[in-house]
Amino acid sequence: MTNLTDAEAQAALLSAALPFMQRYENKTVVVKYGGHAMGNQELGRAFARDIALLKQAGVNPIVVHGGGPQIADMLKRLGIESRFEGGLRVTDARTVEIVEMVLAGSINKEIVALINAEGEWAIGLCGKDGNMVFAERARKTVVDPDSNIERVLDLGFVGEPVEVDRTLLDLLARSEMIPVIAPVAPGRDGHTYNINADTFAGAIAGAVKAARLLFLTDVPGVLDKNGELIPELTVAQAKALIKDGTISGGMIPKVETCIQAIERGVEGVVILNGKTAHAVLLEMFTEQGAGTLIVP
Ligand SMILES: Nc1ncnc2c1ncn2[C@@H]1O[C@H](COP(=O)(O)OP(=O)(O)O)[C@@H](O)[C@H]1O
Ligand SMILES: CC(=O)N[C@@H](CCC(=O)OP(=O)(O)O)C(=O)O
Repeated sequence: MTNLTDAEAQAALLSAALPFMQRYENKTVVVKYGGHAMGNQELGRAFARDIALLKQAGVNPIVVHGGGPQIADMLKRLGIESRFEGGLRVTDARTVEIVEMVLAGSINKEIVALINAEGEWAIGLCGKDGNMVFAERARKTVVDPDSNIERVLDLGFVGEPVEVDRTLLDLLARSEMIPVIAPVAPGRDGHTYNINADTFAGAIAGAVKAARLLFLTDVPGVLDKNGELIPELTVAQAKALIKDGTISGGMIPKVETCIQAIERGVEGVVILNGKTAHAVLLEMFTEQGAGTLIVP
């Protein structure tokens, strides 16, 4: 057997990936990069390389990032307790300041720097920039399992994206720039709101009618009752798995966001393991893909 040189191996890989690259040429792909998927520096670099390669392959990537664990670390350093209700961080006036600093400040700029180190031009934004997203105070309720009484949650400055203006994103799509967006947005009431990053990514993907929305998380995708990966699900099948309890915890809002995004015109949503190096390229440019694809 002859040994391939690096250049020959790269050429072989490129020719195998070519039909997939053509499928997504000039299409928008929104990638939600979760705080748990951020892992170590090596994984961060692999993620940045994947985003840079998407752009070089003619795809229009938009990164929306989270940073839940990183916010928790900073709050702990400042002696502020993290509290969640219904999977959302209870966000008082002091907490929203820290959330904005961590998300739109340190994490956003770290991702921008990683992508730029791969030779691309990333630009760090949040919902405030270019009047991209406006939020309203989230109105969530939970049903107490013991009394069956519905209770309105007081989440403070937690927002729901209610208006998305794609002007700035359309402008960037025609440029060399890759938008990297933190899930923080203003309200028409003048306050700043903390938005769950999955919800925010779904709203952005819906507004730009993305060809794909990828959720990078810490599990291989949606798993069945035996813990096996489900490669593909329709919206109806996904709803049934929530109903029968196979999908639980943090996976419920994620899958619900996927369903909503599809209903808003996103062609397909994939939940995949961000802790696998180059998960984005594996999903986009290989026959078998990676993770769970949810389709209409
Ligand atoms: N059927 C399921 N398949 C995969 N994960 C599931 C399932 N049901 C519940 N989960 C849980 O959902 C978690 C992912 O949601 P979450 O922790 O909110 O992700 P992230 O922090 O990346 O947004 C998994 O780590 C897993 O514990
Ligand atoms: C309202 C709310 O809960 N906002 C989230 C925003 C960050 C996020 O969603 O980050 P991950 O994707 O890493 O979980 C928070 O404060 O943690």
